This record gives sequence, C-alpha cells and structure tokens, in this order.
Amino acid sequence: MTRSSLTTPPAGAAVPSPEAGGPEPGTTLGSHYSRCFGCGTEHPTGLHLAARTPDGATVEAEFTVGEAHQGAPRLAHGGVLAAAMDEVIGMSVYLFRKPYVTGRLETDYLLPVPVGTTLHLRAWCNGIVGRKAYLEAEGRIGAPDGPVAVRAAALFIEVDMAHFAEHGDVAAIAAEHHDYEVNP
Ligand SMILES: CCCCCCCC(=O)SCCNC(=O)CCNC(=O)[C@H](O)C(C)(C)COP(=O)(O)OP(=O)(O)OC[C@H]1O[C@@H](n2cnc3c(N)ncnc32)[C@H](O)[C@@H]1OP(=O)(O)O
Repeated sequence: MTRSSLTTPPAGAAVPSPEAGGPEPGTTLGSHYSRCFGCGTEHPTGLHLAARTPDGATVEAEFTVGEAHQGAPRLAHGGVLAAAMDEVIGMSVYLFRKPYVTGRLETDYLLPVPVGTTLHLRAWCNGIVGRKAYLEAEGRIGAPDGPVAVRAAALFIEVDMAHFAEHGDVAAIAAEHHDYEVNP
C-alpha cells in the first residue's frame, strides 16, 4: 500500500485486541443507518454492505458493482470504490464501540472493476494513538483470495455524540440504535 505519513501509525501505536464484551467472532454488524450510502438497506442505489467480523478484530463484506456505480462504461467509478473502502474501514473501527469519523482516506487503484464484479472487502486496524485510529483495507475481485483491485489506508478520528447532534440528526441515530451503533 502506498501511504502517507498521515495514515501510518507512529512507532509504539497500540494495536487493539478484540474488545471484552465486543462482537463475538462471526457476528454480523448490521447497518448503522438505513439510509447510509454504504450500508443502508433502504438506500436505492447504495453499496448495501453487510459487514461481519470473523474474529472480533477484522471486518469482511462484499460489494457487487451495479449499474448505478459506473464511471466509465461498464466499469466501477473510483469514488464509489473509495466509498466502499471508507465504509468497510468505518465498520472495522465500529468494533471499538466509540464514534469515529473519516479524517483522511488514501486509495490505490490496482485493477479495473467491471460492473457485475463482487469485491471481497476486508478491513483492520493497525494502531490507535489517542483519538486517532490508523486503519487499512483491501478489495479483492471475485473471491476472498482473488486479485487485489483496491487498497486503502485511513485515519479516523474519535468524536463524541455532540458531533452528530451539532452537525447532523442525532434523533435519527437514536431511532435506529443498535448495540454497536457508533459511526453515523
Ligand atoms: C460503521 C459506520 C461506517 C461509516 C463510514 C463512513 C464514515 C464517514 O464517512 S464520516 C463522514 C466524513 N468525515 C467527516 O465528515 C469528518 C469531518 N471532519 C471533522 O468533523 C473534523 O475535522 C474532525 C472531527 C475529523 C477533527 O476535528 P477536531 O475534533 O477538532 O480534532 P482536531 O484537533 O482537528 O484533530 C485531532 C487530531 O487528528 C488530526 N487530524 C484531524 N484531521 C486530520 C486529517 N484529515 N489528516 C491528518 N490528521 C488529521 C489532527 O492533526 C489532530 O492530531 P493531534 O492530536 O496529533 O494534534
């Protein structure tokens, strides 16, 4: 992964282990908001990611590229692929049960992704320092061990619920509360 210093964990950054009381291995994480472009089940043209954690520390999901996700004819739009990486990374930091938002997202595009392709996404945390979480993800074509089409590195910043109350619609979050709801 080509990455900047901003998404590289500093020496000594603690790599978190699965949280006591966090999701059990195999848990499906569910949508954090039904109208989210990334995971919302009610979004008509969204990515519809349904993430699960195989081990309490990493997250996996699949994204099938549809007609609504094109950039060039019959090929996925790069921004849509970045959104998929952002979402699966957001789901992985969701394991820590604190609210985080994307501060910085860096993406490497290695292969074109045709419409109809299922991308197998995986995301994990490389370390946390204070409010800053250093995260990484990959998207593989066709199978969990298929060729890597997209890689991403991200810096997510921990916020409190006032962030969403001040800038968004905290009542809508409360209305859809889940056990691990943290990252609208
Ligand atoms: C399961 C759910 C999945 C959801 C996945 C999708 C998640 C999203 O899309 S979130 C939406 C997109 N992101 C946003 O809207 C965030 C917009 N930005 C903000 O609100 C603010 O800039 C915010 C909250 C990130 C930081 O502001 P603030 O709380 O004032 O903190 P601030 O003091 O500026 O920064 C904290 C630290 O992070 C660093 N930092 C903040 N932003 C960045 C950045 N872009 N690049 C590098 N470092 C950064 C700062 O340098 C600082 O570091 P240090 O502590 O070492 O000095």
